[in-house]
Amino acid sequence: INEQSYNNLIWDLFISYVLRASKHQWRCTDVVFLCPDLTVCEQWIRAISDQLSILANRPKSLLVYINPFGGKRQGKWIYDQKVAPLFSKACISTDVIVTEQPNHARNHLETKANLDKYDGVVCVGGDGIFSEIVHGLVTRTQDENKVDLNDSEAQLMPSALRIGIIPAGSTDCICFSTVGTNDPVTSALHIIVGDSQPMDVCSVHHNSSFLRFFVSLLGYGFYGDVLTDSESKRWLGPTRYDLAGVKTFLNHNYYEGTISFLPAEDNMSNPRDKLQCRSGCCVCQQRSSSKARDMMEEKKKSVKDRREGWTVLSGKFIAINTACISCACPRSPKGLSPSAHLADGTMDLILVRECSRIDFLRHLLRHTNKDDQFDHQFVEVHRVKKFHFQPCRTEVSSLEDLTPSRCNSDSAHSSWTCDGEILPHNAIQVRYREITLKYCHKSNLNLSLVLSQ
Ligand SMILES: Nc1ncnc2c1ncn2[C@@H]1O[C@H](COP(=O)(O)OP(=O)(O)OP(=O)(O)O)[C@@H](O)[C@H]1O
Repeated sequence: INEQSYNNLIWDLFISYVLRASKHQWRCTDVVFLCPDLTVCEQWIRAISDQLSILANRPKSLLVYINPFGGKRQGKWIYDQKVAPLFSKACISTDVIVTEQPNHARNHLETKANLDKYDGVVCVGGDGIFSEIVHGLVTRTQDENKVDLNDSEAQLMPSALRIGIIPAGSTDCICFSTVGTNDPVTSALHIIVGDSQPMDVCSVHHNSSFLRFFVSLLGYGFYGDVLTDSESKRWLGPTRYDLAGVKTFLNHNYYEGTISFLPAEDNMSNPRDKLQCRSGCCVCQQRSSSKARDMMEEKKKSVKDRREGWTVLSGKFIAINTACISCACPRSPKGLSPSAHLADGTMDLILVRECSRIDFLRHLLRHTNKDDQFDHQFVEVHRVKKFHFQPCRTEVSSLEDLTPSRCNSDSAHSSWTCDGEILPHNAIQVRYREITLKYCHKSNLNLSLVLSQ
């Protein structure tokens, strides 16, 4: 309340609220109510505060990690100038940690952070720092519940905390794919109003060792080579991806390998149905309601799966990509797999076989326009629950265990990029895990009060 103007006869009540702007962006704006009577004005405030206090989803306390080296190195400035004032307006208390080296946030979450104090964890940066937060939180929760991460069949325990991203990275693929924009103010407002969107997590193992989780892209061949090359040019900022992309394209490498995969049984959706996953998506909702049933069936089937339902493909591939979400970003607004779902328990496995440079260029260009990037003879896409990869041709004796019996040691190998990190092994086993992250983004509100004062 501002007691002012008109000889103290009028009381101003400022209310800030969230307004939908264009292109999926949200803005905070103020409205002023004038009231001639202080008692009435105080009644308004009580009524508004009572309404706000029953919104249990709104966070009151957040742990914030800022990566000062992500993207154009503006994470700290973006947080201080654009986000902190909004959190403070919304009466959210924050503990802020500016990371000092890679894995600082992950290690802190895994070992030191007192998580009972917080309603959520927010990272300011790109997909890499988000991945650190996911690993920190998921690993901590499994440690506390004595779940062995090396056991790919173990039931993972969900973390109670929500995760949010304030985009300040180079590609911001996770933020863009979920919110439709990489705008820090929009993301801050989604966090403030307590939005929550479930998100699938997949795991990667090498034999019986856990390697990493991933929530967006796992890529071998083209994207693995682009990422490996771009890491040595990090000082260039986001431009490093363009240079590494051109170089990798000109090299035009392809790699031998064998993939076996277990297709998703659900026939409600497929990667080419042109549906876009939005908040309240019926495919994801149907999935979450049948999740308990699926988990029972999954347990019963795990032995049977080893023999049935697997498909095996061998050959030379320019790219093998697995998208957990659409992987849209400002450079590719549709993403690698435009119809991938956020929380349907599946991944889209995209195989780009050996083809000419010009054909591959045509395929790449389709990520930036409206044409169907899967409509090429050398591209195939499968919606899967699990897959295994062996980086050479294999004689198929068992569909699940791809034992290399005819592996040419001269054949070239790429590396897997897993949410932006390079994996140390090429022979991997990948599967969807039955936990969902509570991710702070969803776009189904028209207007929401942020605070009253
Ligand atoms: N203080 C730090 N110094 C150096 N590297 C850091 C620091 N904090 C975090 N990192 C690492 O920086 C890497 C990149 O971070 P981030 O993903 O935030 O930015 P980006 O790579 O530019 O964006 P994107 O992943 O969206 O392309 C991550 O792997 C993270 O572990």
